[in-house]
Amino acid sequence: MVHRNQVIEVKIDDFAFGGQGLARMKSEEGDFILFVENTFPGQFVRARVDKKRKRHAECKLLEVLERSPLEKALPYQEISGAPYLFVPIEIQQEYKKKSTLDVYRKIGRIPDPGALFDQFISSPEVFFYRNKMEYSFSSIEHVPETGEEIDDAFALGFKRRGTWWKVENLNKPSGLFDEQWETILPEFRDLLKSFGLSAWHPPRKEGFFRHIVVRKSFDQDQLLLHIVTSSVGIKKFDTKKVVEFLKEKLGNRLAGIWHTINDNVADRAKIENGTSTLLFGESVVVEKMLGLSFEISMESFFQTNPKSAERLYTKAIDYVCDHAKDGGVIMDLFCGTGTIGQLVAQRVNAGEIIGVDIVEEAIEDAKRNAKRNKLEHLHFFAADVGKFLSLHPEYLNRIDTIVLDPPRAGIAPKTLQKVMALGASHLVYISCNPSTQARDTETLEQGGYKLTKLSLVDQFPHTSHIEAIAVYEKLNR
Ligand SMILES: C[S@@+](CC[C@H](N)C(=O)[O-])C[C@H]1O[C@@H](n2cnc3c(N)ncnc32)[C@H](O)[C@@H]1O
Repeated sequence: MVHRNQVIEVKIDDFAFGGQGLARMKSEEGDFILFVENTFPGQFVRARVDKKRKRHAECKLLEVLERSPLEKALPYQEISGAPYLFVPIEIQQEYKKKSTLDVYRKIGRIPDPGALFDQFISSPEVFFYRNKMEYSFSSIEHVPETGEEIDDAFALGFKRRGTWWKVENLNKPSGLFDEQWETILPEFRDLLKSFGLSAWHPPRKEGFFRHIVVRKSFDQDQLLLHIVTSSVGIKKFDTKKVVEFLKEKLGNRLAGIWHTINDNVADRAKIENGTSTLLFGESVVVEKMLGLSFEISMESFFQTNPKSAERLYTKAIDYVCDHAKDGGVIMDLFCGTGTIGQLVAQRVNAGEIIGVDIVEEAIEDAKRNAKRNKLEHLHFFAADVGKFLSLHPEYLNRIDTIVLDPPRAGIAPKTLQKVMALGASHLVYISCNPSTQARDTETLEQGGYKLTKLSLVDQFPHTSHIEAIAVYEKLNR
């Protein structure tokens, strides 16, 4: 029917979980299904077959040839990270809800997830909601309008969909991150280009300009920039001009500028692997969330849509409060910078709140933030959750509620067994990947934890992502 690497043109006629459009091809043995990532019903697309199975194939989107009648024009530039930008938000949400509940039915083996469904929570801001954006430089430019590839270019923007070497210039705001900054970005690109230093060449692993990462505090309405370069030709990098330009364009909105030199040729030039100098202003920005303030350094995890995260956290904390007892012990596992534990501490008179995360810097931030917010009875530990639980048997059967907020991969099977062995009466499990949460749900149900409530949060409008908050109750305690 189709073979691997074949390029096909198909009409998308349905939607499957994870932002995959679905096209059906008729054959004598019945329908053959093509899943095309990042597509939407009604689109006519060109795609490449990536994996071929007996009755279906998984395909990578190459190009949208015709827009869906559901899509509406907007004055923003489409980027590969936001494939549903032009689909009205209500339609995106309707598809996300339906396809996500299907995941709990199929993977989690919950016969009727709709019956447990509590709330679909929308993001308060549909556009310009992100507080962090990373832009790449490349000397290989892809021009979306013509499909042309230009070598020896100076491109600054986002990677071309499905490639790691080509960058599409960002010429107008993406609709996702700060509008003022993205409006001046083309002019900033011209300034950097004028220094006569090259943009990074990903296949050759050489060049000067590598990435720009920008953090935003909505509370301060300020931006913290981070420019990552190599050291080759550094004398020509006129940092004074960079500072002058950004000060003039952004005024008081400019919180600070960092410059990191990283000569490591690995594709992702990490900020923490290089030598960083503060060129101007403050080293961090401070964000407020539900009345608490959080200092955000460049590399610690912090929710990317803070206004929507307030709604997510409020819901999760409501669930914790439904069952918390005065003086009880609450665990915040995979706690990051300790936001959830601190918000719980504000509302619950807990005897002890324990936060655990594997990233030491995040735990340092958590401790500092708890102090800044004058919160007591909070204890943070930098450790792997599984190892922490093995080393602390004293918590067995002493816990009311455990909050879990693991990364996309979900909870490792052995760690999940240790979590269940703690014997908490309730689990509040936040997930940025309902597929792994549904998988863990099956294990939890087998281990005596019943899924009782489920809410979805549309943290990332225009993308296929969705966050879920699930509550589990221990049976027969
Ligand atoms: C989705 S984030 C949680 C964020 C946090 N709850 C918040 O609201 O800011 C997942 C966290 O899991 C941590 N993590 C990943 N694997 C871990 C492990 N094995 N043990 C402990 N923490 C882990 C990461 O460092 C990250 O901070």
